[in-house]
Amino acid sequence: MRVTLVSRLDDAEALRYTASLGRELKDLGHDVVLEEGTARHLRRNGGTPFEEIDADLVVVVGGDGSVLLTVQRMRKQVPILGINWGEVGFLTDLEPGEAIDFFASLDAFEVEQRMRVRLSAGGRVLGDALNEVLIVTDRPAKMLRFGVYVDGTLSERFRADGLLVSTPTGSTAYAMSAGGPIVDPQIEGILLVPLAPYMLSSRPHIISTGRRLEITLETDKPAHLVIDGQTTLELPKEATLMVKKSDQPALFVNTDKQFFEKVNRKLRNL
Ligand SMILES: NC(=O)c1ccc[n+]([C@@H]2O[C@H](COP(=O)([O-])OP(=O)(O)OC[C@H]3O[C@@H](n4cnc5c(N)ncnc54)[C@H](O)[C@@H]3O)[C@@H](O)[C@H]2O)c1
Ligand SMILES: Nc1ncnc2c1ncn2[C@@H]1O[C@H](COP(=O)(O)OP(=O)(O)OP(=O)(O)O)[C@@H](O)[C@H]1O
Repeated sequence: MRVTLVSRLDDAEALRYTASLGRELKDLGHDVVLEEGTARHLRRNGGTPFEEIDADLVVVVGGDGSVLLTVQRMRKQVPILGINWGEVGFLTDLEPGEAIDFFASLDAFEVEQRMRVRLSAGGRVLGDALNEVLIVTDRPAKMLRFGVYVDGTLSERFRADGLLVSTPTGSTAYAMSAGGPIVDPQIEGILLVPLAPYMLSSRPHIISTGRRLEITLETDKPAHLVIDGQTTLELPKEATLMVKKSDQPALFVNTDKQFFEKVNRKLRNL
């Protein structure tokens, strides 16, 4: 199997572990390549940039940020297996001690698709998010005004610090902290969670991916859009954003770990 290894770069132990995992995978007969930054930090030549990864499997040694970064920067989605070297590692399925046994008994694997949400403005794609897109004010303590249109009909208009446009995968992340529901990743929908809405009756919404969803930014105050906490873009004033399901879902190796077991184990005592 062709395996690309990605390590978080800010942790020497994670890098050392990644190097030793690479040796073990080679001993098992796999063809192993390092991601460019990982190779550079390990003083090796010939790493592959994220954008050019083309493998059967990408193994990420890091936390959720490392998985989100890898998904975001790969041009072609390749199945990911995360090995938890982070604080929470909700998107990682194996602990470092489990990895070698897992690979030793691995010949084929099932792939689980996770929907991503795609935002565009004026016909231009702004990006795909596995967790969420955050639309947020640039000026703390100044509110933005939003309109939400579903199939062309105004659903609500409100003022808030920002708005999270989240996937079911992202429902356990920022959207959870902002009061959104935990959404089963088998459900295909787009979760809208306002940040500190200035309204007595505001509630998070889940909109079917089959509908046409538009968000208008009805203010000329400066605002930014943040994709999965990794990429920040300046938003044009009074922008209209089209929100839809991306045609490029993220792919994860199915390790038989149960989503709701993980919710109970990892998210109750943060
Ligand atoms: N108040 C908040 O809860 C808050 C604030 C900013 C960013 N975030 C989240 O952080 C993500 C970026 O991750 P990072 O590690 O680069 O940032 P980070 O280092 O600021 O950590 C954010 C925390 O969110 C957790 N997290 C990320 N995705 C998750 C998921 N799908 N399910 C459960 N927990 C998850 C991470 O494990 C981490 O502990 C963003 O996509 C956003 O969802 C959350
Ligand atoms: N190969 C890489 N190249 C560049 N940056 C990376 C790479 N891997 C990770 N990063 C960045 O390094 C940081 C590592 O944090 P990561 O989220 O993996 O750990 P954590 O915050 O401790 O874990 P968790 O998010 O699970 O709580 C992230 O900001 C991520 O974007």
